[in-house]
Amino acid sequence: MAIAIGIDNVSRHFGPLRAVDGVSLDIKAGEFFTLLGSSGCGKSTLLKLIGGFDAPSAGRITFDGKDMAGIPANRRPVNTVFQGLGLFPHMTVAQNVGYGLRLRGLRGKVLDDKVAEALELVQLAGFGPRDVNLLSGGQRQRVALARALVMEPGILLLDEPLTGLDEGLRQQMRDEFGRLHKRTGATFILVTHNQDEALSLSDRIAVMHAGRIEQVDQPQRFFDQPANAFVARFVGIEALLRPETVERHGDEGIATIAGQKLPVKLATTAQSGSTVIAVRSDRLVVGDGAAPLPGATLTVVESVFRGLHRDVKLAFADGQTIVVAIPADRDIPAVGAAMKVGMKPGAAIEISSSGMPEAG
Ligand SMILES: Nc1ncnc2c1ncn2[C@@H]1O[C@H](COP(=O)(O)OP(=O)(O)OP(=O)(O)O)[C@@H](O)[C@H]1O
Repeated sequence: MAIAIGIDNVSRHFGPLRAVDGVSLDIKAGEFFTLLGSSGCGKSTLLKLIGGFDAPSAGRITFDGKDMAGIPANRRPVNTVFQGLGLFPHMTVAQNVGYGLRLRGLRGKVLDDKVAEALELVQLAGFGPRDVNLLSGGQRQRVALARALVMEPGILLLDEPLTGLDEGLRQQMRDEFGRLHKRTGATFILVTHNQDEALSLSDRIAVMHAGRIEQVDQPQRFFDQPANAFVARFVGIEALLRPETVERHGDEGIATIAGQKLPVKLATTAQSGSTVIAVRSDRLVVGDGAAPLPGATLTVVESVFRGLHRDVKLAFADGQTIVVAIPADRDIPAVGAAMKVGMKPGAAIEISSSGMPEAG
């Protein structure tokens, strides 16, 4: 039932603009796959190419090995939940959900049963006769989902389906996507700019930037081994330090930053061009636990109250900084004081500097 998708060197150009630029991806049958990137990176364009709403300028898209060129959206085994929903305002909930099945010729009890089942799946049992205009935002999202799911698609495309919902509803719907993915077994492709959504739901994520894919991996891998500075920043690793030198010994290394030597994990693939050191704040230790670990002694430059913790900014002698979170109930050293920061294994990772913002 679930379908595998092959994307082979696909591009979509609009005049001189390369909205999608030579993308290759293999999405497995039944996978929850996410295209993650900021506005304009080409993720919706790629989704439209998969759905058949648009055609590639070059390259090939296959479903279970079958070339989809020339096959229009309505003849692909795909359903889409778009931003802004597109529910029919003059129809009831049940009529909205049953619309596609009616087009397929279903009527009577078979139709009613399928609609009831889909509404139950999205926890809207009994809502069939209601006017869609009188539903809450989250209920409307669920109707849109039911309308897609009732068609039993092998592939479900979700284009920013949570945009515009408040935080509570986002959380609820996010849980719902995870549950529905397990229940239906379909291949889900989510497009989002929200990294939390991507990390919590996906089997794998492709981070896109300027029409290209920067990294495709399981969520955890973006933290263990981000491909480059762009990806590290995108997933929230903010401390990217420029080393003076990096000594290499197998996959371990020693980076020197402002005269201090830090243990670093080296990339498994050879790095060509310049590199930076990404520092994972979750693997830093301050206070009593720091002393036995390798690390650096830094100067406190700022301390910002964040409720349950303080973000303490610490500087190397050359002015480069990292931020550590310290529980609010602990003593915070004064600005100007020295502080030892211990590094657990994997705290510092050497990565390509591609996408590194200019110093300034
Ligand atoms: N039909 C079109 N004609 C011309 N340019 C287009 C067209 N569709 C998209 N673009 C351009 O292609 C680029 C990628 O757009 P796309 O909608 O795929 O980005 P996105 O990552 O989905 O962004 P958003 O999150 O804002 O929707 C953008 O610069 C956009 O302006």
